[in-house]
Amino acid sequence: MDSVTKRYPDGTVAVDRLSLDIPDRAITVFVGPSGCGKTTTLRMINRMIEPSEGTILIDGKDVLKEPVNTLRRSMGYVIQNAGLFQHRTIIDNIATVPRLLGWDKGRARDRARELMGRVGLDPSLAKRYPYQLSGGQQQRVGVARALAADPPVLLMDEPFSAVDPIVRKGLQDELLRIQEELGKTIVFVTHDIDEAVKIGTKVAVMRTGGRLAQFAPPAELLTDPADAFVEDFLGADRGIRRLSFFPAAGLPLLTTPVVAVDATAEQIAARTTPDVPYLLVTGLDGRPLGWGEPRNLTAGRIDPTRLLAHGRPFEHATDSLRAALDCAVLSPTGWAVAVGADGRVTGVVAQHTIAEAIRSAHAARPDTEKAVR
Ligand SMILES: Nc1ncnc2c1ncn2[C@@H]1O[C@H](COP(=O)(O)OP(=O)(O)OP(=O)(O)O)[C@@H](O)[C@H]1O
Repeated sequence: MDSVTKRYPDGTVAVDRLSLDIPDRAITVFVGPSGCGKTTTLRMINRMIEPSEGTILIDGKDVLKEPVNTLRRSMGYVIQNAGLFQHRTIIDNIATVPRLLGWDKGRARDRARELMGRVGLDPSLAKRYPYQLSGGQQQRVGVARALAADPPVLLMDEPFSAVDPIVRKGLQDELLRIQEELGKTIVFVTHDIDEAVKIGTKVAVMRTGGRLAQFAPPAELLTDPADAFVEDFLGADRGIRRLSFFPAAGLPLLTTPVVAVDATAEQIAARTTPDVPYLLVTGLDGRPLGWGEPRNLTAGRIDPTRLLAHGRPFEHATDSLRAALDCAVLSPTGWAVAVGADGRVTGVVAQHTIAEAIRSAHAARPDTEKAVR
């Protein structure tokens, strides 16, 4: 987008000389307060709204010189509440664009079924009507419909705003998975900065008046907000959220203060060290049961119901420093429990060790463009 402006007939400047390069095969998120011009920007890309000034090039081609129909068919479009055709079944909703492109019914429906699988919809829902689906399921249908003709570009306008936080997280994870599999160029509008930081490869923060405040990868946004407006928009816990971009894998784990539920008196004694007041007890399957003071543990038959809760463990290899810190903060002992992918304990780490890792992380720049999820 090169110096793109949209002035509505009443004189409102919705977008003001916006210039930015939207990366290919990545997710670019537009975020900002209500009325800052996000939707107008998105709709200028597929010319549902015509720009007043400036140029928008896709792969070097000026969108204003493309026939509108060709342009729109090369872009999937997803909106809040999915915007499904209420009188059509789910499968026919998804098959809409392929049918418009002249595919025969069988082929279009086969494609629709394949996409239902891709977006995590059970095939048994194919013959239902939109009103017979939950909000989250309808939103998945909206994504499947937008993907049906395999467009290289996907435009998404607050697609997940109308669903509850848990469903929303599921939809976000699904979108990231689809993006990894299909490599679409996605432009995504939201007013939720957490959503932007989670799914964006790059995030464009806009301010009222349709001006671009900052355009950067999420980690950079959290590290170096361009000005007070961006800093304010990012919210109070910017430092904590930035920890999502640093892996927990570098944390040194202690394996000594860990005993199995059937530990002998000798084992308990051998694993008790002066610097760790508690022992983590695991089941015979290696999963964590809870913390206990060594003198309260009955050798040979530790009672799991008398242990202190261990809190939610973090996965050492894949989680972030933020997850490890959260775990330590919520742990009654101040120690976080690390597990492997199989849920078995790999060690424990003290809050102060995590604090040291955080200090060095803040001194370094985040080297990942994506949050460690
Ligand atoms: N057809 C129109 N005529 C005049 N002004 C308009 C028109 N459509 C939008 N606007 C104005 O343009 C500005 C940008 O609107 P836009 O819908 O792009 O914002 P937004 O950032 O997407 O907002 P929201 O988060 O509330 O959806 C707003 O001030 C809005 O009132």
